[in-house]
Amino acid sequence: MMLLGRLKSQLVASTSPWRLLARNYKVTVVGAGGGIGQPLSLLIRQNAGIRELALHDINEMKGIATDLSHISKPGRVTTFVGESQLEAAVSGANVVVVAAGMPRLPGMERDQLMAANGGVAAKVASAVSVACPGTLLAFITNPINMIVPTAAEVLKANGVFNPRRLFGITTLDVVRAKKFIGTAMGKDPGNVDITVIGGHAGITILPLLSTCKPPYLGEAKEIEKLIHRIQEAGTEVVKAKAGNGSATLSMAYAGAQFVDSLLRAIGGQEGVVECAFVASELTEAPFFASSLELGRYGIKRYLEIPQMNELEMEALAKLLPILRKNAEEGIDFARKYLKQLEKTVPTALPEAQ
Ligand SMILES: NC(=O)c1ccc[n+]([C@@H]2O[C@H](COP(=O)([O-])OP(=O)(O)OC[C@H]3O[C@@H](n4cnc5c(N)ncnc54)[C@H](O)[C@@H]3O)[C@@H](O)[C@H]2O)c1
Ligand SMILES: O=C(O)C[C@H](O)C(=O)O
Repeated sequence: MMLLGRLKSQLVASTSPWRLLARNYKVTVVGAGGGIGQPLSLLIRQNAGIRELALHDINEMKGIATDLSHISKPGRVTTFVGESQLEAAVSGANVVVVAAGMPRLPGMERDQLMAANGGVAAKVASAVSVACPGTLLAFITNPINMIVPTAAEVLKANGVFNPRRLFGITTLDVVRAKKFIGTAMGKDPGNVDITVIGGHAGITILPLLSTCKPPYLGEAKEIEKLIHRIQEAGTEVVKAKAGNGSATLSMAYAGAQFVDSLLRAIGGQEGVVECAFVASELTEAPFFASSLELGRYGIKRYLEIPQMNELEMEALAKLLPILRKNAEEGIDFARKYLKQLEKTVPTALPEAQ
């Protein structure tokens, strides 16, 4: 009887529409040779539904690709090196996840990475515009609060911007919130349900502890401490790594979870919800992290911000002007980048001699 039951459930699982669809994806990791890129690629490789895992970096990727290709999972691993191969890397991808760019050093704020990383985001957005405008494009690269507006502006300039397909990955803030709150409550972090809204830097990260399930019943001082720890957790890692970069392994874990959610939603699974930083009309900030229901074509539904307490409403009011300013800076960066491109690309061919 038990065997029959198991066979039946296996048959149902293997013939459900989601299982049939979920076997043919291409995922591209840009920055795949980095501290995040390598473990992220390893975790994404676990997904049996991937037909091609494309690894892109400015450095040679052959060794890493050969290594990953020996894992006993279906699908192939391909490599692409340098800007000239970026379009080929993203071409045909269902999901492009970007972990390319500089990490923080102790004493730095994320904003200070814009000068180094803004161009990376703009280049990826340009390549996606040309080679794969329908892909789901998800950035890990910091500063998220500016990088996503930059990418959006480049996609807009190329006439292919779809707000439902562009994401800044803030999953690590949720992962951390679950872990710290779960530990404080003596509960399995996996069973903690918490929404983190806003952005991805300092006080723009707003975990809504009042909406936590199961409820967190700590005193006001404990709540304040927990919120502060979640907001400063990135800096905690940067300090602990003492000059050797920022979070890589926990970010790879969080990034792989987000990519997996995107793929499950593309495959038709209902009710897939993740927090992410996206173009949004929920608040006065043009880009905002909130809970999103994912679907076949990206964001299916923007979930309402849950009912907040007074302290959370005050915190939200404080972070919105920062996000608006960050968005302006990101857009401004993109406009300057595009202007520079116009100058370097000849508008007319030189006349024949
Ligand atoms: N969103 C988040 O929650 C979160 C968490 C952790 C780190 N980050 C950010 O992720 C980024 C990467 O961090 P890391 O620790 O992996 O850095 P890293 O220096 O270890 O790796 C970066 C990789 O990007 C590659 N690269 C650089 N420019 C490139 C380009 N133009 N095209 C393709 N590849 C390029 C590098 O060669 C390197 O392999 C940083 O900006 C960091 O701040 C974000
Ligand atoms: O803190 C950083 O610079 C990296 C990342 O944004 C993080 O939150 O760990």
